[in-house]
Amino acid sequence: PTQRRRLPPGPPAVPLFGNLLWLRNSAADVEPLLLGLFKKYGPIALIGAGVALADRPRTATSSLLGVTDNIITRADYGPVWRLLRRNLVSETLHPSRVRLFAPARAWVRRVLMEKLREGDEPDVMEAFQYSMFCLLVLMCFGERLDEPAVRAIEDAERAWLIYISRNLTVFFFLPSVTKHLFRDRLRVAHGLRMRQRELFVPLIHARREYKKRQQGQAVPTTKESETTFQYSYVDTLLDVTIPEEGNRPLTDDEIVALCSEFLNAGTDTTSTGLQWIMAELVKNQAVQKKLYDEIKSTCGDDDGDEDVSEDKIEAARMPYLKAVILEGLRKHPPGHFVLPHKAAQDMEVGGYLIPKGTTVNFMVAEMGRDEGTWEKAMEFVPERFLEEDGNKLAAVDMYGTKGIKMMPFGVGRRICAGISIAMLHLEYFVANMVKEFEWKEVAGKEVDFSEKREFTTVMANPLRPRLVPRN
Ligand code: HEM
Repeated sequence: PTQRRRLPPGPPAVPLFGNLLWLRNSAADVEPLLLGLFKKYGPIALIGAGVALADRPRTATSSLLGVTDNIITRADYGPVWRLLRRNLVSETLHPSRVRLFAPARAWVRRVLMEKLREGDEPDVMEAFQYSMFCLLVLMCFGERLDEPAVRAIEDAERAWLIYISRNLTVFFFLPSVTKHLFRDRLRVAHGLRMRQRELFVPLIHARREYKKRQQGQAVPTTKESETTFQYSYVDTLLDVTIPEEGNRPLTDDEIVALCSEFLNAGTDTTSTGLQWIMAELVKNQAVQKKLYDEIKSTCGDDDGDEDVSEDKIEAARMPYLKAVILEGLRKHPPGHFVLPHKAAQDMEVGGYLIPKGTTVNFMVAEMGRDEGTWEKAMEFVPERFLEEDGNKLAAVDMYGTKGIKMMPFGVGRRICAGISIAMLHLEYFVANMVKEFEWKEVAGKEVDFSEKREFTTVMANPLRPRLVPRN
């Protein structure tokens, strides 16, 4: 019967066409092609497939570069993935742990505000990216590093990401041949990986020593500085052992790869989200005013404390803030696709056969902008997420359990592992930036919603607003 089921609609010879396209172009060029297919052949929806779609496709690049697949984003659905994901979600990103990082967020808020005060029309995207790196580096390594050290890590991560997304897709196609043809690319990529190792391994070792001291072991002590945090992601990774492999601990290479994943997953996504949301607030002054009114009424007009503290941004107290963030993620999801999924077995969706091993993706941006689902989809209307009386957040299902209208974080077993902290970061920094400044459009530098695909989909013409301090 399998043979008789139809493959999903699409042009003939897509696999080869796809491969040739990867060979010639970078991943960024493929989106218009997929969008064309989507419009012509309708949504090839793959919802509710559960476990069958929880694997990730393998590419030759990890083995060619000698990097591990033992990271959350790349591991197949199985015990190692479960172990690493549970470690991140319940050891580092559990609400009780997230609370411990509140002083880190307050510090980064100050760093961000300082950057935003530089110059008349600051490069806000640059400020967002740097601030998110400060925060994630601190959470990852438990150390408040100075600007040059954070910049070095940021540069190394960006160089690696940009290089692999632009130059390594050639190895998807006949790797045994292309690895010879494109030797130089492998050499450069290897060098970039070594640079990450060089930066991360000393920080990981420092943490190992710190933990030993904490546990009271006799190791020569240096004075603990004020910049050292009592908790970090690396601490949890140092405790992980893999039962399937004789309870061995993670290797330094695996920890480096997991740290790199942590930094990449949580920085660009969030700073891109911040940029789109602030651009909408610049363009839609009435929304900005309404949000500022909510902030004022929650924090009080003459609140000496200039910070919108975290207990104030709960949905019950600031529903409009949450609605603004959701509307931003609907209209401008930082990733227009999820990470690639793989069909673990032949499956049938909507009468079509998806053969085992097929790479499957989802049109995240298209879903959020679908005129059939969303009224005035291309307008920025946070009110659509509020109940009729406008005072309460309507039930919003980001996990896709009751149907999927938008999925900026994906859905199902591979849903973003950082969804709750990502929402907290967006809410906390947007609220504080609106409390601190009035965000205004500058003549000649009007907000332009054109998109450009980098690691995430960013503004082709970065936001350059004028920031007027509120007090
Ligand atoms: C606005 C910010 C963020 C957005 C829009 C976002 C979005 C996504 C998306 C679309 C996926 C892929 C889901 C799939 O393949 O089906 C993903 C996966 C993931 N995200 Fe996020 N993310 C954000 C922030 C974060 C943060 C802050 C962290 C951690 C610190 C994080 C950690 C992860 C991890 C580990 C995965 C892989 C999950 C797996 O394969 O099991 N993300 N994210």
